[in-house]
Amino acid sequence: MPSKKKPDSIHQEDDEDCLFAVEYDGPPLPYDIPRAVPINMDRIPVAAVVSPVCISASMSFPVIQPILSKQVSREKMVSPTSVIEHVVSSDSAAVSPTEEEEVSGELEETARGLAFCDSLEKESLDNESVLSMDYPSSRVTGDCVSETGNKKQQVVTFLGIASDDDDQEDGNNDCNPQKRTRVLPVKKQPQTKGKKGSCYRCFKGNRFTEKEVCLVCDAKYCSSCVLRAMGSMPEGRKCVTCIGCPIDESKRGSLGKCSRMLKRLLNDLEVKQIMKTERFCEANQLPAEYVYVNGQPLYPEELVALQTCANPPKKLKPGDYWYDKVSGLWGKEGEKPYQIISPHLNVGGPISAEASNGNTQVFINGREITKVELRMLQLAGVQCAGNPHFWVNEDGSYQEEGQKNTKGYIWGKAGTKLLCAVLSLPVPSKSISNASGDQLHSANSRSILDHLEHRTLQKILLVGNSGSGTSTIFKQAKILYKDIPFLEDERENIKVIIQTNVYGYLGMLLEGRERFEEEALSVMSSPANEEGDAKSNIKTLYSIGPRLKAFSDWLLKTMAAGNLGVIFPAASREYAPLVEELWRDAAIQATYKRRSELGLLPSVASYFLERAVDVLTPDYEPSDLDILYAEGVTSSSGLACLDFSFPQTAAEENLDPSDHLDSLLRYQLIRVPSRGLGENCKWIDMFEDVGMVVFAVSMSDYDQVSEDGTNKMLLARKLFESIITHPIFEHMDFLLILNKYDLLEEKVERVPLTRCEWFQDFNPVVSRHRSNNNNGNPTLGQLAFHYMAVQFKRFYSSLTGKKLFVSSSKSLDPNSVDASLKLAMEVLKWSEERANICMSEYSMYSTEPSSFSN
Ligand SMILES: Nc1nc2c(ncn2[C@@H]2O[C@H](COP(=O)(O)OP(=O)(O)OP(=O)(O)O)[C@@H](O)[C@H]2O)c(=O)[nH]1
Ligand SMILES: [Mg+2]
Repeated sequence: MPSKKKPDSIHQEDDEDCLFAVEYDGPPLPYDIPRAVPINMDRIPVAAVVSPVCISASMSFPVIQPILSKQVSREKMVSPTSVIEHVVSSDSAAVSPTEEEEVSGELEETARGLAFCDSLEKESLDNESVLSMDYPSSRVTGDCVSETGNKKQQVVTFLGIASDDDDQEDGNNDCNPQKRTRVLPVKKQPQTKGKKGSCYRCFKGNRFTEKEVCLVCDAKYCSSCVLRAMGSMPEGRKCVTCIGCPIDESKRGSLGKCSRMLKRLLNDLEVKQIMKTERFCEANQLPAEYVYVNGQPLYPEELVALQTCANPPKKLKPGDYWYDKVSGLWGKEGEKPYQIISPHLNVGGPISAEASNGNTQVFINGREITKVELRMLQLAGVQCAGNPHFWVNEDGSYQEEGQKNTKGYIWGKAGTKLLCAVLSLPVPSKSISNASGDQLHSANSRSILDHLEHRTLQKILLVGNSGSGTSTIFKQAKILYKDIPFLEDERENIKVIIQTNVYGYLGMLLEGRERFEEEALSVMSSPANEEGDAKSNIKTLYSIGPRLKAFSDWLLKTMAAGNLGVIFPAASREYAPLVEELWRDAAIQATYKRRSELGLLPSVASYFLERAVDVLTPDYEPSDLDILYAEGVTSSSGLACLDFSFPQTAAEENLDPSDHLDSLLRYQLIRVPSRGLGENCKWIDMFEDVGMVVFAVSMSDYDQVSEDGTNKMLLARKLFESIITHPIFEHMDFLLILNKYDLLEEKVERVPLTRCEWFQDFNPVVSRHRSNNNNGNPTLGQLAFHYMAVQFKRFYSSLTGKKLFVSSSKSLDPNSVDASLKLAMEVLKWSEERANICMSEYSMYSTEPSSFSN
């Protein structure tokens, strides 16, 4: 794994203050600063940035110029291609390169953490309670209750429950007739240990020295000692004295993944052999008794059955799992399902109603389902009123308790699978349907799949109020990162949407024209005119000729009757010339000039109206740019999901794949408009497993009001507040995208930022040369952007105590979106490393006495 560093473009000063990087795009400056100028915004209050020349009397801040010249250094430049602003949290800064290196060989499993449960003695429930699930007797598999009594009893208390993601709370193993005892994997301690960071054998080196780690006791050896300390490695990377001992479970994920050091020291064949034996030797296999299924520890043969079935659980580790044997749904105890494995395996005890800790009063095969599953069922059209109990088979067919008829197939619709992907719910894998054939999958291919499917997928939630630009950012990401961003039939649908939109835009203009004409007439008309019949002959700037007027009247009437969809776009070709003629007409152009008074007319209207004749022809094929600009392209729910990787750069193409893992990392961008989150964001916890949240705000909204008269910037702040303070995002990093920078720049020259009450103290003292930007001073747009960023940053910090990453964006510009999403990637990587370090230091297998409850 390449050594990690903080996001390239995130800068850190010694005092760990936050820095902003401001793109400077103007002419040469009188002093020597790079084009991208880092500015410490915590140190430099807005007013200081606002005016290098003159500062508002009420704010006695230092002027920017001395600070700039002191702080600017070329190493701290960000890419000048975009205006990126970011804030570095001081706790994050604690991640030193040394610590990063220490954990660089550690695995994601370690990173995600194996945590302690202090009290794991689980209350047992009567077996009757399991049977009381109204499970149809024909469906009760033989492994259910009768088997329970035969289960072996453990003699040692098992404290640690390995979890991929988090600490697991104490749960109830309801099926167990007696209190269970658990086996505790005890971590072996290294025999020797030198000073911190040094090699455990020669005691030389420091935290920066590259080292190989023993999978059992965590002893670390430098390249001169590793071969002596580990010998011929008959069980892989273990000290000679650790051979035969079970591995530290937190390192299971690294089995078979060779380090760069070994690759250097050994030849290919040796490396291959060692990695193979490391993966498959007996001592390194997962002990069956560490895995609990439906409250019961597994026998070795059960574990084998589980691991060798057609569709085995991914990343199986010590811990508690629940398993619905009928549908194959599988999850960690107390959590929603995360996989559908092969059904009907005779492993573990009977499932408990509380297995996944659901509280919906809706049941699937005897298990009370979780809120997110209920939401999925509702969106998939499954009738869930009246607290039904469903029986669901492995193919997704379902029926209600007491009824014979299959009511439908849960995963039948394509949309449901997408929905499940977005909600991180499993869907049946293809191998379930052809399970009969290949029962045995090699552990090898599975581990590769695990690696690809889990290790590298990071979810990014993109959310924002209506009009903030989330769908534009989403489409831009599709265009940037997908070889075929839009399929043929998608394009065909989008074409119809665009053509209909064009008439919609024209309709808005025509309505506006009528209104403006009326107003002009009423101003112009004198009492004398009113008396006569001359009023109709008066021409105003907004008047159009009779032919166009007739078309206009007809079009508006058709639209008012809701018939637009019926007539267009079939009749487009016929009307295209009239549309164009209208658009070019002086009256419509005059109306367009007053578009800010037309409320709903979007800024992209002119892009399509300019090309009305092309766009309205039947053989029009929308370009990617057209699709980017088109409104209404995303689904009606607004929920959309995109899996992507950042393309390799030219430099990376010549490197060894292990050296450019970034382009192998997979991301999932989930776009949810605010309406998709429901009232008071009640559905937000469906996104609990995302890695970070990107929140988009339209900067040009500062003077806009919603239908109920509330300022749209305040509405954005309200949504932002609900999301950042939501408990599921407590430890999550946030990236704020301040979008529509281009519109802000233009608007702020006309409309004061103070139009929004939250921005009352924006009081820039404008330099004489500011507007033509020829003396290196920031533009008013830049100042406004910085001011808003600081407002959001302070707001965020006051509510969460954390620091916010901020990026400005013009989402119609691909480079800008690319830069923002790359910043998101860096933040994700960085927070993952932070977790790695925490976890390696506070592993569940730590021998700290306080970590044990008994
Ligand atoms: N000029 C400019 N227009 C933008 C920018 N980002 C988005 N827009 C336009 O703003 C409008 C709204 O953007 P969307 O991406 O649809 O916003 P949204 O968040 O999806 O909002 P809804 O569609 O209402 O859910 C569209 O017409 C976009 O083309 C930008 O950076 N600059
Ligand atoms: Mg949209």
